[in-house]
Amino acid sequence: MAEAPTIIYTKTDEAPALATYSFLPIVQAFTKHSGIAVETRDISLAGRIIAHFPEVLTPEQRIGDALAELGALTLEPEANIIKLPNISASVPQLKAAIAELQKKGYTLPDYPDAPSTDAEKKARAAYDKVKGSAVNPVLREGNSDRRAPKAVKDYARKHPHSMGAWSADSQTRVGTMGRDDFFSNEKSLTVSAATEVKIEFVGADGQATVLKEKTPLKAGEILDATVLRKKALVAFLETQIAEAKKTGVLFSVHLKATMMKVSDPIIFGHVVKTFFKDLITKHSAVLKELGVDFNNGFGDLVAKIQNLPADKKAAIEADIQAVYANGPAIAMVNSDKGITNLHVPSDVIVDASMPAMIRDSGKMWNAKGERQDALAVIPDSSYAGVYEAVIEFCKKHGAFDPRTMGTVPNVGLMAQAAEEYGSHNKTFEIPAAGTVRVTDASGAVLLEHAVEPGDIWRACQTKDAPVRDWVKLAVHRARAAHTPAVFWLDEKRAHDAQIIAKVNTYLKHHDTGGLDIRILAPAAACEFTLERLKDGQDTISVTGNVLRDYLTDLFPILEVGTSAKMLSIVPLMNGGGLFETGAGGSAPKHVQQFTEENFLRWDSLGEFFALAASFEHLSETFQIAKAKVLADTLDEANGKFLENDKSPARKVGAGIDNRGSHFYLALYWAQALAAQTKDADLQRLFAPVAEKLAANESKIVSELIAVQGKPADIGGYYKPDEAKTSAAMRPSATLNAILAGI
Ligand SMILES: NC(=O)C1=CN([C@@H]2O[C@H](COP(=O)(O)OP(=O)(O)OC[C@H]3O[C@@H](n4cnc5c(N)ncnc54)[C@H](OP(=O)(O)O)[C@@H]3O)[C@@H](O)[C@H]2O)C=CC1
Ligand SMILES: O=C(O)CCC(=O)C(=O)O
Ligand SMILES: [Mg+2]
Repeated sequence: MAEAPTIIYTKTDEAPALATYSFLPIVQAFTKHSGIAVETRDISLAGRIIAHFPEVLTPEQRIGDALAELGALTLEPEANIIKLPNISASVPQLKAAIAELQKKGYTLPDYPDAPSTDAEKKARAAYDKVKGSAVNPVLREGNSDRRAPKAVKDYARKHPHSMGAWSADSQTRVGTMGRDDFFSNEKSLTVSAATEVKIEFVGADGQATVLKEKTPLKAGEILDATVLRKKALVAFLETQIAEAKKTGVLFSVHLKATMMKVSDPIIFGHVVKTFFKDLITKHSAVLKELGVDFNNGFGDLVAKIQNLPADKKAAIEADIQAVYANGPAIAMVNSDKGITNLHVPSDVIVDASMPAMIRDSGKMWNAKGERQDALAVIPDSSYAGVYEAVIEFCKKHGAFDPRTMGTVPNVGLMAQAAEEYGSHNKTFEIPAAGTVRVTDASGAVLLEHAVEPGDIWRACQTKDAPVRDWVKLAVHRARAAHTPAVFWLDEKRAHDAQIIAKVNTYLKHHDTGGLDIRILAPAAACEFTLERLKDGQDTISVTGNVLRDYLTDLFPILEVGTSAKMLSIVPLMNGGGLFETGAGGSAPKHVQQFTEENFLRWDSLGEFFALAASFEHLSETFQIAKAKVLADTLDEANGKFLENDKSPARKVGAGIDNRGSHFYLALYWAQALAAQTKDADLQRLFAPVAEKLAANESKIVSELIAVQGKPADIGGYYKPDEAKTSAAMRPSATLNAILAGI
């Protein structure tokens, strides 16, 4: 056990990191007399980059590898980590972060696109560890329990967020391959004893090349392999682009290039290359010379042609306009700036993008800045059917009504890099025709696929202990919430069939008497859940890792307007607690709004709930009564916060922003501490604090609002300046003085 009970509050990126500058001083002031330490660890993108290059940095610049440290901590029973969302960097983001750090005097190597020297290869390997979803998989030593707290549901029922109406003649739909994709080519098995497998590519000439030398498997581990065919993908994309044009809807593509950091950028690249095929063919020599990599999005071309001689650049730009004129209209990320859905692989991320579209009448933004029906292309068909089901449901029944709809909590299999989300080190773009095979220690072939050049082959692992734990968590949640639980598993899918066998076995380890537990294939599970949802009934979704991710944005966004308000708990398998905040991301748009008009619309409710759960857990782990009091009073404050509707406004001029919301949380928390009688010290300590906060309410709020409306300088994006950001995020001298006095 650690010396003192400690909560680790992670320092991350973008909007949640900005919010931390304002909220953490409040938390530290409120806990400092309770014997509870609240420490930070920097797992921001910039921090992770810096941690990987000690040898090129000055001693003052160096920082330790906080992510590795926290990864190790998750295995300890005393772990108590509050994990805010962080950037999962695409290559363009990674390069931008490196450039910013270099400007700030960090002599980091450039990101090598095509590493050839040893030094470049080493730098690339280090950067690859930082790229994509590099944080969550390291910390997730447990499965996921995400749900909307009752107070949040009550709030949404009383103050429903706006929901775009759906009409039966909406042209919006999902396009998916359905064949020759990861779903249809999957093979899966469970190993009975521990072994070690090798992944090899065998060329047409019989020559074997090792793709991955060693992958240890534990007894009972599930191993699957599958392949998505490039030829079929490109043919599919061509028909989708033609379809979008023919039916007059926006062409859009929805992938997870961050979490699926090897496969999905390649797929994204094919979408870009297919959409701009004529342009690319015509200018192939120049583009090759410029080193344009379409896996980094169409934006890579836009950036790289900037340095061309004016006439050459203009010729390419004219041809770009020709593609836009001749092709289907394309969904925009920012129509004012001309940024399309195909510019950056991390701009449109399926878990958030599809629900946002569904909440908005099934429409996306076109180049004129108007909303329009869209063809949502989700190439692999493993999970596309879920969105299809929701869209069809909305066409038939209209939009959901937040005032009356039920709720869909999720119990997600996630621990130990389960399933697809752990596959990036076993994913390969195949160079030539041949076979990919997986052999065990004895040389026996476990799985194999015939492959062609450009095919994307991958293997996934799912360990047994996480599956057991997940089934236990599902039964526990179904019992605690008196709610039916549906395992979203498809017996016709190879991997799911293996999981279903385990689920059936492990369910027998528990008392399931009186519980309604079912197993349904995803689309059917979705329809079952949607029917109930519409009628105000709750249904727990028990899913694998990908659907965990997708559904915990989808249902919260429909039910309560945003996944920011979710309680997101990861009971670590060794007894610790990881408390993720919300279920969404780092909201890059919010930072832009903040620097332009000093207004942060980030809602920290997810942090508030995570903190209460963290105190609760701390009180149980260390048997500290004060932690329990802090948890209960914070819960109360959270309730009052919702009741009084103190979340940030969305727009400048409309009221308090994130900082104002933190003030109100502090006020209600202090009042609850002053009112409770379980701990006399805390009561004495907080009675005057509550009084001062209440007495200065209008002064503090006006100080916080006064700064709004002008640009804010935080001295950086990926590594903002500490002093500047702190000053920007704590503009109320009155509030600061009261906190300092605690
Ligand atoms: N756990 C993690 O670490 C996660 C990290 N990410 C990362 O975040 C980045 C951005 O991802 P993206 O897919 O755009 O998703 P985000 O969730 O960051 O953003 C989508 C939209 O959701 C809304 N939103 C999200 N959180 C909040 C909040 N707390 N308060 C108010 N609104 C909120 C905002 O919409 P609006 O204001 O328009 O209503 C926002 O523009 C990527 O790097 C991604 O990998 C994504 C998911 C989880
Ligand atoms: O780690 C990431 O990149 C995103 C995680 C995510 O979207 C989620 O867990 O909901
Ligand atoms: Mg997600």
